[in-house]
Amino acid sequence: MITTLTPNPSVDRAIVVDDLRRGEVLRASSSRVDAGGKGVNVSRALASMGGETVVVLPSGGPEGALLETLLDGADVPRRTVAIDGSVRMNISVLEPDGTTTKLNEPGPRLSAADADALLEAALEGTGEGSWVAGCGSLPPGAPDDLYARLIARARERGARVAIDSSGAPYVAAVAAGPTLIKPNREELAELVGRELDTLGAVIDCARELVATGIELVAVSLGRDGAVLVTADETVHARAIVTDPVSTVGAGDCMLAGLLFGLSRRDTEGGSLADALAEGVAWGAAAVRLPGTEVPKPADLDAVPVTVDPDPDRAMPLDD
Ligand SMILES: Nc1ncnc2c1ncn2[C@@H]1O[C@H](COP(=O)(O)OP(=O)(O)O)[C@@H](O)[C@H]1O
Ligand SMILES: O=P(O)(O)OC[C@H]1O[C@](O)(COP(=O)(O)O)[C@@H](O)[C@@H]1O
Repeated sequence: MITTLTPNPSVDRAIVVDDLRRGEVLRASSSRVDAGGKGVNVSRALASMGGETVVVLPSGGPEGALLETLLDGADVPRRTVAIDGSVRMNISVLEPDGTTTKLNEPGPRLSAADADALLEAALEGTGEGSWVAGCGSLPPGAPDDLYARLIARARERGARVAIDSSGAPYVAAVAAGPTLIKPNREELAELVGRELDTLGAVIDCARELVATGIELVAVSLGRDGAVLVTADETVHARAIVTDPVSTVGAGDCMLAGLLFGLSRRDTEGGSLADALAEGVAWGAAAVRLPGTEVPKPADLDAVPVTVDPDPDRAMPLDD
């Protein structure tokens, strides 16, 4: 079972325009709405692929009701904490060349009781061998140590914790020693406070974090795929996508595929490279879909993944 916690979920509206120009009236050629928020997307991808998952989230207001309707429509099991404020709406503006501009709202204020209730709901049913994934930004009012507390409490139960966040909550979570983190390159650079221009620099940095006690450091690298570093192994995988449509949620789908692959490894065996390849395949498939749509099993066929552990290459990698 993979439980995801999204303290700051969203309704994602993706708007397609020919050319984004500031200060002008632009006519959209199309738009769509998806359930959003990083853990919500991880659970949506898992549910779409037949994985066992439950999403934990706060919900309130008209956007909260819409979010719950969207989750019901996708058969994603959920545990919600009712809040006074309204779930946020995040906007992505997509241009034909694949450029994506994201406008993320801060989200509704959470009380201390809301944050505690989310934590309890995320821990419900977790135990030896299960995964809990704490994902995304924290809304106003949520304490910066929310994910760090999740890690400590889950560890007492023998559960494994994956974290994908940003800013101060991410720093606090990393210091608390989660089982797995999945920063993208910019988030990793922010965590360690230096530029990361080559695959080798990313890998060195991931190894430093592994040395602090994080078992698995997965770094997503956009079109350059992803690396997965443990104390004993370093693997790199990527899939070439020639027709990207929307990168929104690709990192979440990549994390979902990786957790799916790692869980399958628990029961059926297999290599870390297989688990990473699963993640990269899900991420690459997501990029070929509109808005924050998550892939289905049939979408994976179109994106062959290569495993290529060559640390000395500059990024972006040559094709
Ligand atoms: N342009 C692309 N071509 C192929 N795969 C991509 C592309 N962009 C993203 N991906 C896939 O999605 C994953 C996550 O993308 P990334 O942009 O690194 O994450 P995030 O959304 O967290 O910033 C990558 O590891 C890769 O598998
Ligand atoms: O919690 P944050 O960091 O504001 O991000 C939330 C947004 O990120 C998403 O999970 C998409 O992820 P990416 O931005 O990594 O593509 C959206 O569904 C959501 O609107």
